[in-house]
Amino acid sequence: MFADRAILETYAFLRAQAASANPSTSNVWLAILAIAAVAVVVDYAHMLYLRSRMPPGPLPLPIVGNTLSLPKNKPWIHFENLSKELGSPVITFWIGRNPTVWINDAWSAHEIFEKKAQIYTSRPRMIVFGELGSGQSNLVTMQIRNNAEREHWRIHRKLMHLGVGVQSVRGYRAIQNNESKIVAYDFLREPKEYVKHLERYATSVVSIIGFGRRVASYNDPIITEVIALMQLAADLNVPGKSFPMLLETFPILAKFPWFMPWFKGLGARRKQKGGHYFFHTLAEEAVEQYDAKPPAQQAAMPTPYVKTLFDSAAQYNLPADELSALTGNLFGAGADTSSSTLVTFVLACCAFPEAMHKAQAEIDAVVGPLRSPHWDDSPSLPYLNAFVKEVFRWRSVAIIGGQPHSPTQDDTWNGYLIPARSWVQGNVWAIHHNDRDFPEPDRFHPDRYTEGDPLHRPFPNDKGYMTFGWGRRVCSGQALAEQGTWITVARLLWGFDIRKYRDPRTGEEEEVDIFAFTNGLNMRPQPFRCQITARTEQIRESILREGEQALEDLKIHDGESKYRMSTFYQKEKKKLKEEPVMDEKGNLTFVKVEG
Ligand code: HEM
Repeated sequence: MFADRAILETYAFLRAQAASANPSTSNVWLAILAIAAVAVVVDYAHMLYLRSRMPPGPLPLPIVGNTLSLPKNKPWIHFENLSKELGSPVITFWIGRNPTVWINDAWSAHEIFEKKAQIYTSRPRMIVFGELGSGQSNLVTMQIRNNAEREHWRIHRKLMHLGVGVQSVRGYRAIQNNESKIVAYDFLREPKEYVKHLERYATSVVSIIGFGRRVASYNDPIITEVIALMQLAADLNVPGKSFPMLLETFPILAKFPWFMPWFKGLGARRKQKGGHYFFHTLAEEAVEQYDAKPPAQQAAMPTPYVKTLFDSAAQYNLPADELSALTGNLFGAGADTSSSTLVTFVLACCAFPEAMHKAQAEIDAVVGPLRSPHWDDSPSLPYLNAFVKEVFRWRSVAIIGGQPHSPTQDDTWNGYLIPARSWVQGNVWAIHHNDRDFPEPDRFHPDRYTEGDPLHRPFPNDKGYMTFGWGRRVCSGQALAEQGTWITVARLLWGFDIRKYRDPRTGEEEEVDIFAFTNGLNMRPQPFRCQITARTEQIRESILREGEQALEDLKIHDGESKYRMSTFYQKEKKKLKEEPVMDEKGNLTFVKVEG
């Protein structure tokens, strides 16, 4: 980067000055100022030149770019508005000296990310989320700058698909079905804690798939710790004025000691590096537990993903940190996203009861009260299918499409330059909120997916939404998430009336705010109260019966882990007086802790 070089040159110049004529201090300072000024002018000229060739955007200032105009919260709305003002679906916004391209409509996203998927497979260089986090050892942040990196990424993608790809997920239907029966059972017993039940469900599903162990209680720390960690990561990764963003502009700052002010707020994130070792230890424990099971029990459950991975490790030469990242991703990418989507569904039911009632009438006619819906009912439930699509569209959890993509070569869109290695981000908020493609976008209206409906519009893909990203980087867990969301939404609509909270003394309903969402790049509704009650006595009995049977069926996955993320390090350190480190090949070893 030009400014990095300028800083180093300035430093070298000063050393030379000091070593030679021993000039007065003021001369040295003057020289520094002069060089710095020249560096800034040249750098700014370069910014303006790039700006003249890139998609339209507000005028950047030297060094800080457009950062100062970023709102404190929800920058995706700001980008949506800018795109409308500038009359261009694709815009450039300078975060510091980093030109980021924001795609604000489905058709441009399709044209860029899908039609040119081959050159948009990489991630950009990301300091905070990538290099200071998991970088090239994690699929989510992996860059592709050469053939070796492409092959490395391809292996990770393949391994992820072994676990949760389209071919594998049918095998997880029984798990999702039973776990969602437990959600209904829990909603009956403790409706107030609906968010916790949904978090438990999502975490348990990925835990069984990944580690062969179910998460039976919402008090299990794996839930609270993983979800809290993901929410922190999601907050840090939102473009903003915060100090960490400075690191993206001046990567050299990342080389300074951790107490420097620009690392403020990254403390917990730094510890997350330890997440590697935690998930690796958890994985080893899971493989041991699985190997100890009698063969009949092993045959009755899907092979835990960690077992498959450990068996493939030698073939693919997978070091410990990469194994950890692959297993940790199930929790990291799969738990918060899936549960947040279901919390959004609950909010939609409260705010748009007419859609809920219409879906319930359809389910009643097909399924009846004596059993809950199953995927096999899906062809007879077109409105429910549209309802689930609308849940994904209306308030998509990965609101800026997860991580940015980055072209591996210079590209053009409508004659504008998108330079190689730049950040290109799909603004899913704006894409799903565009009233040309989704008239009355804030209205939860499943019928918009039905041809002939006045709000139906064409869309560039068959699904009708872009919630899971694009091209070759599209979410690896999409099939699993869609399958699980469908069964849970279907069962909860069949079983419950989900209404706005009504004060028992005054009888007044509490309004819900369909715009009150969290600020992270994985968003979910702000906490709200609601009333969840079984629809009929017959249905209540069916929920109880199915729930008890599901608990029985899931017993095979019951198990305990002795590890907790929050205490893992203290305990391991105290016990072993050793600390985990990676060797040059990326293998995990333990070294003695000094003192
Ligand atoms: C409702 C649930 C989910 C949503 C909305 C979602 C959304 C996304 C999005 C938008 C991306 C970025 C795509 C892109 O760069 O174009 C992504 C990536 C990813 N997701 Fe998901 N996701 C969900 C659930 C899951 C689950 C259940 C898993 C795994 C069990 C998972 C694993 C991943 C992985 C590994 C990536 C990185 C892929 C790569 O960079 O090549 N996700 N997800």
